[in-house]
Amino acid sequence: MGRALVWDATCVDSLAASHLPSTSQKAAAAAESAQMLKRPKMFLLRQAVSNARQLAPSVRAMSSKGPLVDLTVDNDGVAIMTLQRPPVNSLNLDLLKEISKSLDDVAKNKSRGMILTSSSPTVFSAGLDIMEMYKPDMKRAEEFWTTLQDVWFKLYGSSFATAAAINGHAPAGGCLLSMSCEYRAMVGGKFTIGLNETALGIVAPKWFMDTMCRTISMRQAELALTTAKMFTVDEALKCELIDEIATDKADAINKCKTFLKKFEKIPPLARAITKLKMREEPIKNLQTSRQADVQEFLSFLKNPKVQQSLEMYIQALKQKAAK
Ligand SMILES: CCCCC/C=C\C/C=C\C/C=C/C(=O)SCCNC(=O)CCNC(=O)[C@H](O)C(C)(C)COP(=O)(O)OP(=O)(O)OC[C@H]1O[C@@H](n2cnc3c(N)ncnc32)[C@H](O)[C@@H]1OP(=O)(O)O
Repeated sequence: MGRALVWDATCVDSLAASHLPSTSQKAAAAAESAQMLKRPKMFLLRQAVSNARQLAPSVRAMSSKGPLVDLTVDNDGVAIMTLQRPPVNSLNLDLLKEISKSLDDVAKNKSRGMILTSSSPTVFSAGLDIMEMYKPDMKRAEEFWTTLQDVWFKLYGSSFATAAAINGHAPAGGCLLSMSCEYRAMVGGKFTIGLNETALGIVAPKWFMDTMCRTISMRQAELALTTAKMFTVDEALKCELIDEIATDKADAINKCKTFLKKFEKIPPLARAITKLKMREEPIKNLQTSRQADVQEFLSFLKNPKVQQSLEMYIQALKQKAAK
């Protein structure tokens, strides 16, 4: 049986004025940037082909059990991705790699949607593992940041529907993961959520900020980012950082399932393209500035003042934990 092929070739003029700054820094930079810019287009094309093949998705059994991420599909065809890196699901390179792979698995499986949650009873995710940033090996730090970018591209730009069942604290990178989903149900109680980077003496990258500005109002986001605000669950609901308060994890998952059910009668291609178009701008922005973003992160880590702030923050965390 023959298969249709679609060719989409791009020839870049690496000496064009717009490419010169990057080409002079790095070989093949112009080609890399062209490739990045083509990704949203190719994504839509892949989606269109995949949906044309099967309008009624058949959900394959999927159960991937890495040590750090548990991925299962329930009877309704919803993938449940559970982060399980004790004690606080801090996002180190290994956990990010597993999340990235699990997101690929969900995409391949054509699940009805995905719910992101945690195996900890009190922490959804403590955000980036600070030890990856403190006195880092630069090669590893580069891989760490690139993998974090990959995870964000795959989660924020996923064609499948996503929801977060936030069953505990969600600072910084934990908040980012949940905001990258389309819907958030958070367990009520003493938990907090927010982008608190400035409290650590670091600056949330632009794409973290963009993700927040597309979740809560620009005014609230600016105040929250500059003051390192950690929202209580009630405050988070009030400013729409979360969509619902749940009584416990099971309730949070049920609320996420109810959200995902809304898409049962919506043609999947129309839904996916609409989502991607709504999210296109921040995705394109990071695609075009991806290398610069990595370099900015690495130079940030080399800054002695940043290292000093991280050291003090780690000491404070350890003192608190020891009490
Ligand atoms: C313009 C230029 C831009 C370029 C970009 C440059 C820089 C930006 C870079 C990065 C952005 C950063 C994003 C982040 O995500 S930074 C991480 C922020 N996270 C936090 O601040 C959370 C800190 N943790 C807590 O507040 C609490 O632990 C908790 C999550 C509320 C849970 O509290 P609980 O009481 O349950 O646990 P403990 O506090 O006792 O912690 C147990 C244990 O875990 C260690 N730990 C906690 N959090 C982290 C972490 N994020 N990374 C590593 N380790 C962590 C803690 O120290 C304890 O360890 P111990 O060995 O003492 O048991």
